[in-house]
Amino acid sequence: MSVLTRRRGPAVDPAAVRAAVDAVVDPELGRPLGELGAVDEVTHGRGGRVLVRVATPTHDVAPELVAAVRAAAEGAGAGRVAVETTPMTPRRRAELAERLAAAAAPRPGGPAPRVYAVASGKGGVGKSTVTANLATALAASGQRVGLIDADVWGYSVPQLFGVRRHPVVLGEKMQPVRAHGVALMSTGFFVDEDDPVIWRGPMLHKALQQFVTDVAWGPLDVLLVDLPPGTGDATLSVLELLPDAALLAVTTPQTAARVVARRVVRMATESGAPLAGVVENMAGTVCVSCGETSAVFGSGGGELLADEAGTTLLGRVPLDVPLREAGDRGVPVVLDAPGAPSARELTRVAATLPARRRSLVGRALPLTVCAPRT
Ligand SMILES: Nc1ncnc2c1ncn2[C@@H]1O[C@H](COP(=O)(O)OP(=O)(O)OP(=O)(O)O)[C@@H](O)[C@H]1O
Repeated sequence: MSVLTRRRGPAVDPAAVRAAVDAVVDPELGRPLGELGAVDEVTHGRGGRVLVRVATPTHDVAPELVAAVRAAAEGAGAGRVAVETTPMTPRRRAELAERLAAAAAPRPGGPAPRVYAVASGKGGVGKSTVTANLATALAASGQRVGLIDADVWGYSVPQLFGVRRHPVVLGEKMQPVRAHGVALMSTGFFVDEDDPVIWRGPMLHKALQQFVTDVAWGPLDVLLVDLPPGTGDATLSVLELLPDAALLAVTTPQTAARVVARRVVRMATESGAPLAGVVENMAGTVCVSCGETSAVFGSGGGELLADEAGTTLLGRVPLDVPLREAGDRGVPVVLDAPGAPSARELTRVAATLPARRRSLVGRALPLTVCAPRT
Protein backbone atom coordinates (compact mmCIF):
# COMPACT_ATOMS: atom_id res chain seq x y z
CA MET A 1 0.00 0.00 0.00
CA SER A 2 1.35 3.48 -0.83
CA VAL A 3 -0.15 6.84 0.07
CA LEU A 4 1.07 10.21 -1.27
CA THR A 5 0.47 13.73 0.05
CA ARG A 6 1.88 17.11 -1.07
CA ARG A 7 3.05 19.86 1.25
CA ARG A 8 5.47 22.79 0.88
CA GLY A 9 7.85 23.44 3.76
CA PRO A 10 11.35 24.36 4.88
CA ALA A 11 14.50 22.28 4.05
CA VAL A 12 14.17 18.73 5.34
CA ASP A 13 16.45 17.36 8.06
CA PRO A 14 16.66 13.57 7.41
CA ALA A 15 17.60 12.81 11.02
CA ALA A 16 14.56 14.73 12.29
CA VAL A 17 12.21 12.89 9.91
CA ARG A 18 13.67 9.52 10.90
CA ALA A 19 13.35 10.34 14.62
CA ALA A 20 9.76 11.47 14.16
CA VAL A 21 8.80 8.29 12.26
CA ASP A 22 10.61 6.07 14.77
CA ALA A 23 8.63 7.73 17.56
CA VAL A 24 5.22 6.92 16.04
CA VAL A 25 3.41 4.51 18.36
CA ASP A 26 2.00 1.49 16.51
CA PRO A 27 -1.75 1.63 17.24
CA GLU A 28 -2.01 -2.17 17.44
CA LEU A 29 1.13 -3.00 19.37
CA GLY A 30 1.29 0.09 21.56
CA ARG A 31 5.07 0.57 21.11
CA PRO A 32 7.10 3.06 19.03
CA LEU A 33 7.93 1.84 15.51
CA GLY A 34 11.64 2.42 16.10
CA GLU A 35 11.59 0.17 19.15
CA LEU A 36 9.72 -2.49 17.14
CA GLY A 37 12.36 -2.30 14.37
CA ALA A 38 9.51 -1.72 11.93
CA VAL A 39 10.86 1.28 9.98
CA ASP A 40 12.68 -0.27 7.01
CA GLU A 41 13.54 2.83 5.07
CA VAL A 42 13.24 6.61 5.04
CA THR A 43 14.42 7.88 1.66
CA HIS A 44 14.69 11.55 0.72
CA GLY A 45 14.15 12.70 -2.86
CA ARG A 46 14.01 16.07 -4.63
CA GLY A 47 11.73 18.88 -3.45
CA GLY A 48 11.35 17.52 0.06
CA ARG A 49 9.90 14.20 -1.12
CA VAL A 50 10.15 11.44 1.45
CA LEU A 51 9.40 7.74 1.10
CA VAL A 52 8.80 5.82 4.35
CA ARG A 53 8.69 2.01 4.26
CA VAL A 54 7.15 0.36 7.30
CA ALA A 55 6.96 -3.39 7.97
CA THR A 56 3.68 -4.52 9.59
CA PRO A 57 2.89 -7.79 11.42
CA THR A 58 -0.10 -8.56 9.16
CA HIS A 59 -1.57 -7.60 5.76
CA ASP A 60 -4.40 -5.89 7.63
CA VAL A 61 -2.81 -2.47 8.24
CA ALA A 62 -4.51 -0.07 10.67
CA PRO A 63 -5.33 3.11 8.69
CA GLU A 64 -4.29 5.15 11.75
CA LEU A 65 -0.76 3.82 11.35
CA VAL A 66 -0.33 5.23 7.83
CA ALA A 67 -1.91 8.53 8.86
CA ALA A 68 0.31 8.81 11.95
CA VAL A 69 3.52 8.06 9.99
CA ARG A 70 2.63 10.63 7.35
CA ALA A 71 1.73 13.26 9.96
CA ALA A 72 4.99 12.61 11.85
CA ALA A 73 7.14 12.97 8.71
CA GLU A 74 5.28 16.11 7.65
CA GLY A 75 5.56 17.51 11.16
CA ALA A 76 9.34 17.06 10.91
CA GLY A 77 9.44 19.11 7.69
CA ALA A 78 8.93 16.56 4.88
CA GLY A 79 7.16 18.10 1.87
CA ARG A 80 5.66 15.18 -0.02
CA VAL A 81 5.32 11.93 1.88
CA ALA A 82 4.73 8.43 0.53
CA VAL A 83 4.10 5.69 3.09
CA GLU A 84 4.53 2.08 1.98
CA THR A 85 3.65 -0.85 4.19
CA THR A 86 4.82 -4.44 3.69
CA PRO A 87 3.84 -7.47 5.76
CA MET A 88 6.67 -8.99 7.79
CA THR A 89 8.13 -12.36 6.93
CA PRO A 90 7.45 -15.17 9.45
CA ARG A 91 11.01 -14.79 10.70
CA ARG A 92 10.58 -11.08 11.36
CA ARG A 93 7.28 -11.76 13.10
CA ALA A 94 9.06 -14.22 15.37
CA GLU A 95 11.77 -11.63 16.12
CA LEU A 96 9.10 -9.04 16.84
CA ALA A 97 7.35 -11.43 19.22
CA GLU A 98 10.66 -11.84 21.07
CA ARG A 99 11.20 -8.10 21.21
CA LEU A 100 7.72 -7.55 22.61
CA ALA A 101 8.21 -10.36 25.12
CA ALA A 102 11.37 -8.70 26.39
CA ALA A 103 9.65 -5.31 26.68
CA ALA A 104 6.59 -6.79 28.42
CA ALA A 105 8.40 -9.11 30.82
CA PRO A 106 7.20 -8.43 34.38
CA ARG A 107 9.81 -7.09 36.74
CA PRO A 108 10.53 -9.63 39.48
CA GLY A 109 8.87 -8.47 42.68
CA GLY A 110 6.93 -5.78 40.79
CA PRO A 111 3.42 -5.04 42.01
CA ALA A 112 0.58 -7.24 40.74
CA PRO A 113 -2.26 -5.44 38.97
CA ARG A 114 -5.46 -4.51 40.77
CA VAL A 115 -8.32 -6.50 39.25
CA TYR A 116 -11.94 -5.32 39.32
CA ALA A 117 -14.79 -7.46 38.02
CA VAL A 118 -17.64 -5.09 37.21
CA ALA A 119 -21.05 -6.69 37.72
CA SER A 120 -24.73 -5.83 37.67
CA GLY A 121 -27.87 -7.78 38.38
CA LYS A 122 -29.96 -6.52 35.48
CA GLY A 123 -28.87 -5.64 31.95
CA GLY A 124 -28.96 -2.08 30.68
CA VAL A 125 -27.99 -0.35 33.93
CA GLY A 126 -24.83 1.06 32.35
CA LYS A 127 -22.28 -1.49 33.60
CA SER A 128 -20.27 -1.55 30.35
CA THR A 129 -20.38 2.22 30.05
CA VAL A 130 -19.13 2.64 33.62
CA THR A 131 -16.37 0.05 33.05
CA ALA A 132 -15.20 1.69 29.81
CA ASN A 133 -15.08 5.11 31.42
CA LEU A 134 -13.29 3.96 34.57
CA ALA A 135 -10.70 2.20 32.39
CA THR A 136 -10.20 5.30 30.22
CA ALA A 137 -9.99 7.67 33.19
CA LEU A 138 -7.39 5.42 34.86
CA ALA A 139 -5.37 5.24 31.62
CA ALA A 140 -5.58 9.03 31.23
CA SER A 141 -4.13 9.35 34.75
CA GLY A 142 -1.04 7.45 33.56
CA GLN A 143 -1.86 3.89 34.64
CA ARG A 144 -1.42 0.84 32.40
CA VAL A 145 -4.93 -0.48 32.03
CA GLY A 146 -6.40 -3.64 30.52
CA LEU A 147 -10.08 -4.39 29.96
CA ILE A 148 -11.56 -7.84 29.34
CA ASP A 149 -15.07 -7.86 27.89
CA ALA A 150 -16.45 -10.99 29.56
CA ASP A 151 -19.93 -10.22 28.26
CA VAL A 152 -19.26 -12.64 25.43
CA TRP A 153 -22.79 -12.68 24.01
CA GLY A 154 -23.75 -9.05 24.60
CA TYR A 155 -20.29 -7.50 24.14
CA SER A 156 -20.28 -3.72 23.83
CA VAL A 157 -16.62 -2.81 24.39
CA PRO A 158 -15.81 -2.50 20.63
CA GLN A 159 -18.65 0.03 20.21
CA LEU A 160 -17.84 1.96 23.40
CA PHE A 161 -14.18 2.34 22.32
CA GLY A 162 -14.95 2.88 18.62
CA VAL A 163 -12.65 0.06 17.52
CA ARG A 164 -13.33 -3.12 15.62
CA ARG A 165 -10.42 -5.12 14.29
CA HIS A 166 -8.92 -8.57 14.69
CA PRO A 167 -6.19 -8.75 17.32
CA VAL A 168 -2.67 -9.28 15.92
CA VAL A 169 -1.35 -12.75 16.76
CA LEU A 170 2.39 -13.01 17.32
CA GLY A 171 3.94 -16.32 18.34
CA GLU A 172 1.27 -18.04 20.44
CA LYS A 173 -0.12 -14.87 21.92
CA MET A 174 -2.77 -12.38 20.87
CA GLN A 175 -1.95 -8.71 21.22
CA PRO A 176 -4.72 -6.76 22.92
CA VAL A 177 -6.48 -4.21 20.74
CA ARG A 178 -5.65 -0.69 21.91
CA ALA A 179 -7.96 2.33 21.99
CA HIS A 180 -8.04 5.52 24.06
CA GLY A 181 -5.02 4.34 26.02
CA VAL A 182 -6.61 1.03 27.13
CA ALA A 183 -5.59 -2.52 26.12
CA LEU A 184 -8.80 -4.38 25.20
CA MET A 185 -9.98 -7.93 24.52
CA SER A 186 -13.51 -8.79 23.46
CA THR A 187 -15.37 -11.49 21.56
CA GLY A 188 -16.52 -8.64 19.34
CA PHE A 189 -13.03 -8.50 17.80
CA PHE A 190 -13.47 -12.03 16.39
CA VAL A 191 -16.99 -12.02 14.99
CA ASP A 192 -19.00 -9.87 12.60
CA GLU A 193 -21.29 -7.38 14.30
CA ASP A 194 -24.47 -9.28 13.40
CA ASP A 195 -23.18 -12.80 14.15
CA PRO A 196 -24.75 -14.35 17.24
CA VAL A 197 -22.28 -15.82 19.76
CA ILE A 198 -23.64 -19.13 21.02
CA TRP A 199 -20.89 -20.36 23.32
CA ARG A 200 -21.94 -22.05 26.53
CA GLY A 201 -20.37 -23.89 29.47
CA PRO A 202 -16.90 -25.27 28.63
CA MET A 203 -16.50 -23.21 25.43
CA LEU A 204 -17.35 -20.05 27.27
CA HIS A 205 -14.92 -20.85 30.06
CA LYS A 206 -12.20 -21.67 27.51
CA ALA A 207 -12.74 -18.36 25.69
CA LEU A 208 -12.49 -16.40 28.94
CA GLN A 209 -9.44 -18.40 29.96
CA GLN A 210 -7.80 -17.46 26.65
CA PHE A 211 -8.59 -13.81 27.29
CA VAL A 212 -6.69 -14.09 30.58
CA THR A 213 -3.79 -16.36 29.67
CA ASP A 214 -3.27 -16.16 25.89
CA VAL A 215 -3.22 -12.40 25.55
CA ALA A 216 0.10 -10.54 25.78
CA TRP A 217 -1.18 -8.03 28.32
CA GLY A 218 2.31 -7.02 29.43
CA PRO A 219 2.65 -5.36 32.81
CA LEU A 220 -0.62 -3.78 33.95
CA ASP A 221 -1.49 -1.56 36.89
CA VAL A 222 -5.20 -2.26 36.64
CA LEU A 223 -7.34 -4.88 34.90
CA LEU A 224 -11.09 -4.33 34.62
CA VAL A 225 -13.44 -7.14 33.62
CA ASP A 226 -16.86 -6.26 32.21
CA LEU A 227 -19.06 -9.14 33.33
CA PRO A 228 -22.36 -10.08 31.71
CA PRO A 229 -25.39 -9.15 33.81
CA GLY A 230 -26.55 -11.66 36.41
CA THR A 231 -25.15 -14.76 38.02
CA GLY A 232 -24.42 -16.91 34.97
CA ASP A 233 -21.55 -19.16 33.87
CA ALA A 234 -19.32 -16.32 32.66
CA THR A 235 -19.37 -14.56 36.03
CA LEU A 236 -18.47 -17.79 37.81
CA SER A 237 -15.68 -18.48 35.30
CA VAL A 238 -14.16 -15.03 35.77
CA LEU A 239 -14.20 -15.31 39.56
CA GLU A 240 -12.52 -18.70 39.21
CA LEU A 241 -9.93 -17.57 36.62
CA LEU A 242 -9.10 -14.35 38.44
CA PRO A 243 -9.26 -15.23 42.13
CA ASP A 244 -7.80 -11.84 43.06
CA ALA A 245 -10.62 -9.90 41.43
CA ALA A 246 -12.63 -7.52 43.61
CA LEU A 247 -16.27 -7.10 42.68
CA LEU A 248 -17.50 -3.65 41.69
CA ALA A 249 -21.30 -3.60 41.56
CA VAL A 250 -23.21 -1.23 39.29
CA THR A 251 -26.89 -0.58 39.92
CA THR A 252 -29.47 2.06 39.14
CA PRO A 253 -31.25 3.64 42.12
CA GLN A 254 -34.31 1.52 41.32
CA THR A 255 -35.37 -1.19 43.78
CA ALA A 256 -35.74 -3.80 41.03
CA ALA A 257 -32.12 -3.29 39.88
CA ARG A 258 -30.76 -3.23 43.44
CA VAL A 259 -32.53 -6.45 44.45
CA VAL A 260 -31.05 -8.34 41.49
CA ALA A 261 -27.61 -6.78 42.00
CA ARG A 262 -27.74 -8.05 45.60
CA ARG A 263 -27.76 -11.63 44.25
CA VAL A 264 -24.56 -11.05 42.24
CA VAL A 265 -22.90 -9.48 45.27
CA ARG A 266 -23.93 -12.47 47.33
CA MET A 267 -22.63 -14.92 44.76
CA ALA A 268 -19.29 -13.09 44.66
CA THR A 269 -18.88 -13.01 48.43
CA GLU A 270 -19.85 -16.69 48.68
CA SER A 271 -17.11 -17.52 46.22
CA GLY A 272 -14.64 -15.53 48.32
CA ALA A 273 -14.34 -12.40 46.15
CA PRO A 274 -13.98 -9.18 48.14
CA LEU A 275 -16.10 -6.14 47.30
CA ALA A 276 -14.53 -3.00 45.84
CA GLY A 277 -17.74 -1.00 46.21
CA VAL A 278 -20.94 0.08 44.50
CA VAL A 279 -21.46 2.61 41.71
CA GLU A 280 -24.98 3.97 41.31
CA ASN A 281 -25.63 4.86 37.68
CA MET A 282 -28.48 6.87 36.16
CA ALA A 283 -28.77 8.62 39.52
CA GLY A 284 -31.06 11.51 38.61
CA THR A 285 -30.97 13.94 35.73
CA VAL A 286 -30.89 17.72 35.58
CA CYS A 287 -33.42 19.33 33.24
CA VAL A 288 -31.51 21.51 30.74
CA SER A 289 -34.33 24.09 30.49
CA CYS A 290 -35.61 24.39 34.09
CA GLY A 291 -32.51 23.20 36.00
CA GLU A 292 -34.55 20.90 38.23
CA THR A 293 -33.21 17.47 39.15
CA SER A 294 -35.54 14.56 38.65
CA ALA A 295 -34.97 11.07 39.97
CA VAL A 296 -36.02 9.13 36.85
CA PHE A 297 -35.08 5.76 38.38
CA GLY A 298 -35.92 6.64 41.98
CA SER A 299 -33.24 7.24 44.59
CA GLY A 300 -31.20 5.53 47.25
CA GLY A 301 -30.65 2.13 45.55
CA GLY A 302 -26.86 2.42 45.45
CA GLU A 303 -26.53 3.46 49.07
CA LEU A 304 -28.87 0.71 50.23
CA LEU A 305 -27.01 -1.95 48.24
CA ALA A 306 -23.67 -0.75 49.65
CA ASP A 307 -25.07 -0.82 53.21
CA GLU A 308 -26.58 -4.28 52.76
CA ALA A 309 -23.30 -5.62 51.35
CA GLY A 310 -21.14 -3.88 53.94
CA THR A 311 -19.20 -1.96 51.31
CA THR A 312 -18.80 1.63 50.10
CA LEU A 313 -20.92 3.65 47.70
CA LEU A 314 -18.12 4.94 45.45
CA GLY A 315 -20.20 7.36 43.42
CA ARG A 316 -23.49 8.38 41.86
CA VAL A 317 -23.30 8.92 38.11
CA PRO A 318 -26.12 11.08 36.74
CA LEU A 319 -28.09 10.28 33.62
CA ASP A 320 -26.95 12.71 30.95
CA VAL A 321 -26.96 13.15 27.19
CA PRO A 322 -23.18 13.69 26.68
CA LEU A 323 -22.50 10.21 28.10
CA ARG A 324 -24.97 8.54 25.78
CA GLU A 325 -23.74 10.52 22.77
CA ALA A 326 -20.09 9.75 23.53
CA GLY A 327 -20.88 6.03 23.81
CA ASP A 328 -22.61 6.13 20.43
CA ARG A 329 -19.56 7.91 18.95
CA GLY A 330 -17.14 5.35 20.34
CA VAL A 331 -15.32 7.74 22.65
CA PRO A 332 -15.73 7.38 26.45
CA VAL A 333 -17.34 10.51 27.90
CA VAL A 334 -14.42 11.14 30.28
CA LEU A 335 -12.42 12.03 27.14
CA ASP A 336 -15.21 13.23 24.87
CA ALA A 337 -16.86 15.68 27.27
CA PRO A 338 -14.78 15.75 30.47
CA GLY A 339 -16.82 18.62 31.88
CA ALA A 340 -20.15 16.73 31.68
CA PRO A 341 -21.60 15.83 35.11
CA SER A 342 -21.37 12.09 34.32
CA ALA A 343 -17.72 12.42 33.19
CA ARG A 344 -16.70 14.35 36.28
CA GLU A 345 -18.24 11.75 38.58
CA LEU A 346 -16.73 8.80 36.67
CA THR A 347 -13.28 10.43 36.77
CA ARG A 348 -13.68 10.96 40.50
CA VAL A 349 -14.78 7.35 41.05
CA ALA A 350 -11.76 6.07 39.05
CA ALA A 351 -9.45 8.05 41.31
CA THR A 352 -11.07 6.67 44.46
CA LEU A 353 -11.20 2.97 43.55
CA PRO A 354 -9.69 1.04 46.47
CA ALA A 355 -5.97 1.07 45.72
CA ARG A 356 -4.72 -2.34 46.74
CA ARG A 357 -6.18 -5.31 48.44
CA ARG A 358 -4.66 -7.52 51.05
CA SER A 359 -4.79 -10.68 48.93
CA LEU A 360 -2.76 -9.12 46.10
CA VAL A 361 0.29 -8.32 48.21
CA GLY A 362 3.26 -10.32 46.98
CA ARG A 363 1.19 -12.35 44.54
CA ALA A 364 1.61 -12.45 40.79
CA LEU A 365 -1.51 -12.92 38.69
CA PRO A 366 -1.25 -15.21 35.69
CA LEU A 367 -1.79 -12.35 33.28
CA THR A 368 1.45 -10.64 34.33
CA VAL A 369 3.44 -13.50 32.81
CA CYS A 370 1.59 -13.61 29.52
CA ALA A 371 4.32 -12.20 27.33
CA PRO A 372 4.31 -13.55 23.75
CA ARG A 373 6.25 -16.75 23.10
CA THR A 374 7.77 -17.56 19.76
N1 LIG B 1 -25.44 7.73 33.06
C1 LIG B 1 -25.96 7.56 31.86
N2 LIG B 1 -26.53 8.59 31.18
C2 LIG B 1 -27.06 8.43 29.94
N3 LIG B 1 -27.09 7.25 29.29
C3 LIG B 1 -26.53 6.19 29.90
C4 LIG B 1 -25.94 6.27 31.21
N4 LIG B 1 -25.44 5.05 31.53
C5 LIG B 1 -25.70 4.24 30.50
N5 LIG B 1 -26.37 4.91 29.52
C6 LIG B 1 -26.86 4.34 28.25
O1 LIG B 1 -27.64 3.21 28.60
C7 LIG B 1 -27.48 2.17 27.63
C8 LIG B 1 -27.05 0.87 28.34
O2 LIG B 1 -25.74 1.04 28.85
P1 LIG B 1 -24.71 -0.18 28.90
O3 LIG B 1 -24.66 -0.89 27.61
O4 LIG B 1 -23.45 0.35 29.47
O5 LIG B 1 -25.45 -1.08 29.97
P2 LIG B 1 -25.07 -2.53 30.51
O6 LIG B 1 -25.50 -2.57 31.92
O7 LIG B 1 -23.65 -2.83 30.24
O8 LIG B 1 -26.00 -3.43 29.63
P3 LIG B 1 -25.80 -5.00 29.29
O9 LIG B 1 -25.26 -5.64 30.51
O10 LIG B 1 -27.20 -5.45 28.95
O11 LIG B 1 -24.84 -5.04 28.14
C9 LIG B 1 -26.46 2.69 26.63
O12 LIG B 1 -27.14 3.20 25.53
C10 LIG B 1 -25.75 3.82 27.37
O13 LIG B 1 -25.27 4.83 26.51
